[in-house]
Amino acid sequence: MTSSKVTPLKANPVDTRAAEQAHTDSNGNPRPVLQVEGVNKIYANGTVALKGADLTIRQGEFVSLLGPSGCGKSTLLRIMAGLGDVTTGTVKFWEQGYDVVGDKGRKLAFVFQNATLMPWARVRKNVRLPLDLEHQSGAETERKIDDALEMVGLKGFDNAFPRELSGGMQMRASIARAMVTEPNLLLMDEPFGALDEMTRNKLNDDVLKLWQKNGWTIVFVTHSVYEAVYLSSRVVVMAARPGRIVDDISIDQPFPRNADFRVSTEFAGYCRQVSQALERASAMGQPQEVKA
Ligand SMILES: Nc1ncnc2c1ncn2[C@@H]1O[C@H](COP(=O)(O)OP(=O)(O)OP(=O)(O)O)[C@@H](O)[C@H]1O
Repeated sequence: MTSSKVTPLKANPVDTRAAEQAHTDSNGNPRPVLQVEGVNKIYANGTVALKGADLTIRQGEFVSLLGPSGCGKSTLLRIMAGLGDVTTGTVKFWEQGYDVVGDKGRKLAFVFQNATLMPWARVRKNVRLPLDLEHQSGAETERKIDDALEMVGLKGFDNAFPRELSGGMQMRASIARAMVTEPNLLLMDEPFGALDEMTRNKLNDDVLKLWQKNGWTIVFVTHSVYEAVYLSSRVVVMAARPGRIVDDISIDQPFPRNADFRVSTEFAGYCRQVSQALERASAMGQPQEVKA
């Protein structure tokens, strides 16, 4: 990825924390937000979910994790969120330990495969949940909720219950719930997998717009080659048994992307390249034949 495509976070020069988080390292590269170094994850039943995973995610990147079922995408994403322990290896957040997460400019949010909304609560109450957990209230809190609902296109649906929303709208509410925390890093675990293609394409466009507008860094798990290529500045391909990273492909095309990109020869070329990488990765994960 070229640095020209990265939307750096805006720092206030008098804020020393922000200055310390400044956008580029001494080589002019956007600074790492996440560094996964030599991570192995073995579950209690002996499954080697990750073997020797090394991955650096830099500020402003949109990185997709793609790979066959069981290759460890969700395990890696959960470890990146601090939701799962590593067996060995290290994970750095903003070049430091997990304890910096939550500081100014270092907030992360997780969007799950399902919208995971509280069915008995109205949309506004669902979106408010993370702020309630932080005991936030008042006009500023209401403004954050209004902004998030507006940004995901759910203005006017405050009082609806989740069951009254389509699947796409439920995912929008889930994204709004992540947004009210004003994250810098968004981890998304196959959020649109259950949606029809039209809704998925629309949400892809909306997430890309929000990513650019807010200067987020996004790590996005998907099974779809097309979705990965459309959205990402980089596609990381994984193989199974054991789960590992086997390819890292830059999608060297400008943002914003739109319907024209979906039908371009460049898009088709990247889809072919990523599909071939996925085929190789899938072949690596096949159980070995037992020789007589
Ligand atoms: N809690 C667990 N205990 C034991 N094994 C687990 C656990 N969670 C995941 N696994 C195993 O670890 C491997 C990686 O799982 P993971 O869910 O990370 O893969 P994935 O690439 O996200 O799969 P999918 O695309 O199907 O969601 C799989 O073999 C899975 O069965």
